[in-house]
Amino acid sequence: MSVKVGIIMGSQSDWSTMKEAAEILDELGVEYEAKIVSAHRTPDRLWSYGKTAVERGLHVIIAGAGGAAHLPGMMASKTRVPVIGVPVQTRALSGVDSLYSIVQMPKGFPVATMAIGAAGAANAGLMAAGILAVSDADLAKRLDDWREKLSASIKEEPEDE
Ligand SMILES: Nc1c(C(=O)O)ncn1[C@@H]1O[C@H](COP(=O)(O)O)[C@@H](O)[C@H]1O
Repeated sequence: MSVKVGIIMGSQSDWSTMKEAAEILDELGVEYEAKIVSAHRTPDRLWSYGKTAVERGLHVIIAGAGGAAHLPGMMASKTRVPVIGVPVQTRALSGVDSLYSIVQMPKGFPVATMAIGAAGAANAGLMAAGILAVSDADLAKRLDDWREKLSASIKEEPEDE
């Protein structure tokens, strides 16, 4: 069976953020591939990744990038496979630059944009799993269990730290 989730990122330096998505998918038993693909630095790689995404069996693409984060939007323009965008936190502008670059897509080519940074990457993994769970009852059960476990771990009252 082909891998259904692609995690792509603009640079090696994004991996520390994007591996939060990978770890969630590992926990949920969802296979994925992880690749460095940059609209700016490797445009041909972006083009062929987008062009072959459907035929390779990808169902969802998680795309993380920082700064002038054109990768998620460019990928969404090249394939109809749903793209979940993760704005990577930057030093210069704290990731607001990444967020604004990803979120304001023109009508017709959507990117499902997550929060800035690690929480956004983890949520991208959960969102991808939720999309696949629509047609995978075993995964749906694992995702429900994961969510219940998280809820159960939240204390009712705060404690001094
Ligand atoms: N935003 C993009 C794209 C793109 O959108 O195609 N390619 C690389 N980058 C970003 O440049 C930042 C700095 O990269 P380096 O750390 O390699 O200098 C990374 O956060 C990457 O996502």
